[in-house]
Amino acid sequence: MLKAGTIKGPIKALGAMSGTSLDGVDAAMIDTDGEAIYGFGDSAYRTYEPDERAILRAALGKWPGADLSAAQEVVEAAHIEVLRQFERAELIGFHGQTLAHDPRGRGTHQLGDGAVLAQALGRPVVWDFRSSDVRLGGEGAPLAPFFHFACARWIGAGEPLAFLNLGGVGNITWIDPRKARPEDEDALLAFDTGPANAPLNDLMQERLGQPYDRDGAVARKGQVETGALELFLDDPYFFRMPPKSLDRDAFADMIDLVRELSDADAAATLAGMSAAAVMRGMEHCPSPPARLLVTGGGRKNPVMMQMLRAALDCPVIPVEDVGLDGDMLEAQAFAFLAVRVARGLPTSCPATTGVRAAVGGGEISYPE
Ligand SMILES: Nc1ncnc2c1ncn2[C@@H]1O[C@H](COP(=O)(O)OP(=O)(O)OP(=O)(O)O)[C@@H](O)[C@H]1O
Ligand SMILES: CC(=O)N[C@H]1[C@@H]2OC[C@@H](O2)[C@@H](O)[C@@H]1O[C@H](C)C(=O)O
Repeated sequence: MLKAGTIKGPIKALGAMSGTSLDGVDAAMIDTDGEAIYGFGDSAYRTYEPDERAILRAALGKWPGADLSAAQEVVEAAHIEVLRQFERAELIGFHGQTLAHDPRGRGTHQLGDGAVLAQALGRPVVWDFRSSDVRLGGEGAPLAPFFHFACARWIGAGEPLAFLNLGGVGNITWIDPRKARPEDEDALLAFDTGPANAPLNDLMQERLGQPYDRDGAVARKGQVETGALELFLDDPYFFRMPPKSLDRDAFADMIDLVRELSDADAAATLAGMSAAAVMRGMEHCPSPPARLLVTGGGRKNPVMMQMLRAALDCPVIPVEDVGLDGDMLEAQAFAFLAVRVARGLPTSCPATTGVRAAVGGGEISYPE
């Protein structure tokens, strides 16, 4: 069995992510030493069934101490089911399900016990990636940036570029790939841009009983209501300097701004708000990125992508165009970060989470 501190070269790491959209668990393998990517491996997805999703939804916003046993059982069982099939994995990175995130109140909570997974899967599991960053004064998020830096090297980027993840929440990573290490000064800048798909999903569920606006079918028939958009952009979050991060439901009230609009106009306006939040975020980049590589489910919404292209000066392209997998990038990120933790390397730094100094988050549990 692999032991932390004994990793000499690339290993086969497995990562799992259960994102803020509560749609399911992504799992992916990657060959890495935690610094460079040597290759990508198999991946799998395990959707949450409607009854499981309802249990998770009811647990959102809760902190340890609340009765979360049913939700914890759902998260752990779904992960064990999907991760079990990866027989060649040597180390597992387990993000867990974020239930609550309030770093300024100095707390973040990802549900799921890595020790339970280690025992069930017979492999060391790295987990609780965010707590130590928050304890040391950081935002605890986003954490994918150190992996984005390795991706920029993997694709051979020679000038600054940016990754944009459009999940429930949006987050951006600006990268200078000419720097040696992600923790080096001016190598990275990262932060959550604002809401991405979560408000649009909530609107679709509330009005049409659908989980999301598939291919932007509803939004494409509507018009952005500029008054609502301006009110949204007045939110103090957009005036805060990065690094900064968001809870999934931090902008839950924005749905009130579109309450009087038709379904199509409301959907178009919420998509427009997500794109405008990215535009505001781009203004913080240290230099204009040569391209914006988009990952996460929002890249499949042509309306959101079109709005981004209209708002930004640089090419906006899905990560598939550079050979990456936008459905699995976050799972791969936590595989990569797990190896960093096992090697004692940092996983965040002042420019990614605002933590005081570069820090390695994460706890390692071994099977008994
Ligand atoms: N074909 C599609 N058309 C429109 N939207 C889509 C499509 N496919 C996925 N999405 C959107 O992407 C969302 C899922 O994105 P993703 O899996 O990146 O989120 P997540 O990982 O749960 O979130 P986060 O990154 O915030 O943790 C869906 O809930 C939906 O809103
Ligand atoms: C607290 C938390 O789970 N945050 C997530 C969420 O989803 C997107 C955005 O908000 C980002 O900050 C983060 O996830 C990605 C994977 C990250 O840590 O980079």
